[in-house]
Amino acid sequence: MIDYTQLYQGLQHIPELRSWLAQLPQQVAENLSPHRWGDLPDWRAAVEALPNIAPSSIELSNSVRIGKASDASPQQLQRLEQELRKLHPWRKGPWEIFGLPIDTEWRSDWKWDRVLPHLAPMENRLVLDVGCGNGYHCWRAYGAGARRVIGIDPSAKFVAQFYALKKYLGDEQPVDLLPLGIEALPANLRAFDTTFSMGVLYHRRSPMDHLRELRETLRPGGQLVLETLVIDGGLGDCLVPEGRYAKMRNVWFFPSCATLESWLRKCGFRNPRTVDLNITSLEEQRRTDWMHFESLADFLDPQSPDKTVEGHPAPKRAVLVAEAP
Ligand SMILES: Nc1ncnc2c1ncn2[C@@H]1O[C@H](C[S@+](CC[C@H]([NH3+])C(=O)[O-])CC(=O)[O-])[C@@H](O)[C@H]1O
Repeated sequence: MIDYTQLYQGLQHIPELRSWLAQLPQQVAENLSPHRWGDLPDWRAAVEALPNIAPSSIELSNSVRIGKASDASPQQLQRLEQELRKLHPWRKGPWEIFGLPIDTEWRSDWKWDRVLPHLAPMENRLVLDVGCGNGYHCWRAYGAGARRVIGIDPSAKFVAQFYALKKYLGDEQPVDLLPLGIEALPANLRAFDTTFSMGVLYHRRSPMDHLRELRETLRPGGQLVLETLVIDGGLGDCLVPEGRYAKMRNVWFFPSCATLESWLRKCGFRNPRTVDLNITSLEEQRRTDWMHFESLADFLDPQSPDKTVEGHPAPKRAVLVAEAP
């Protein structure tokens, strides 16, 4: 069930976030409405039809694993798989649930492994994950010790995937996904100890506004973790594709790392630094049994896989960290 009662209760105890409660239920209702998402009733029905199974264990530290096959009957396992498949496409993961592997399009665990060594210790932190997809990294942040994690993502299907899994990960856990874009956050919250923005910046038409909005989510000294597509080059270099990039619409700015660091400084962040650079491999992003649509192999030029089908440099992703003033 998609139920925010516990989150709203929890927010009462966070002074910086309490005032948000005045608008939040209304925002959630507007964004989780069947007028906006015609298939939402089907997704809700799938979540509600999931069998009740109590997991014997939960693993969140090295991977996300819920229980084991012997926790459930064969009929329950069949029902579980049938309902989860109704929430296709499964992009972020992987998940293992009662022995059933959900082999997602992305190895999001590999991204987490690249990011984790550069995070300020997660213990007891209040974490925001902007554009969190189905919330895979929210659970990993919680597994690393965060006290509460709030993910936001405007896609209602990802919200349904999140609450399908939360049913087994524990309804009482202080990890939630709100069906909101970053533009729905109140200005100047100054609340979070760590804010993630991973895979979002190149979708924003105004990157400076995005960076400023991210800064406003953080308490003074809080850490921004920014992951985005970059190009090779020096200060000032930036690709703005006129058409699509790797078949993606709605793409805007692909800066070099030096350019992005300077944007962060301009937006008031302290000590921005590039801590990881990675060319996305065909093993990290691929079509699977749980994601039947096109994936990276279809987005690259078959003659020269260092280029996208449009002739742009193939996806290279950087992780930058910086502190809020
Ligand atoms: N205005 C917006 N505000 C917030 N989120 C948005 C907005 N617009 C789109 N999104 C969401 O941003 C996510 C981008 S994916 C990154 C997922 C995860 N972070 C990852 O790092 O794997 C991209 C990728 O696959 O890398 C999608 O889930 C969108 O719905």
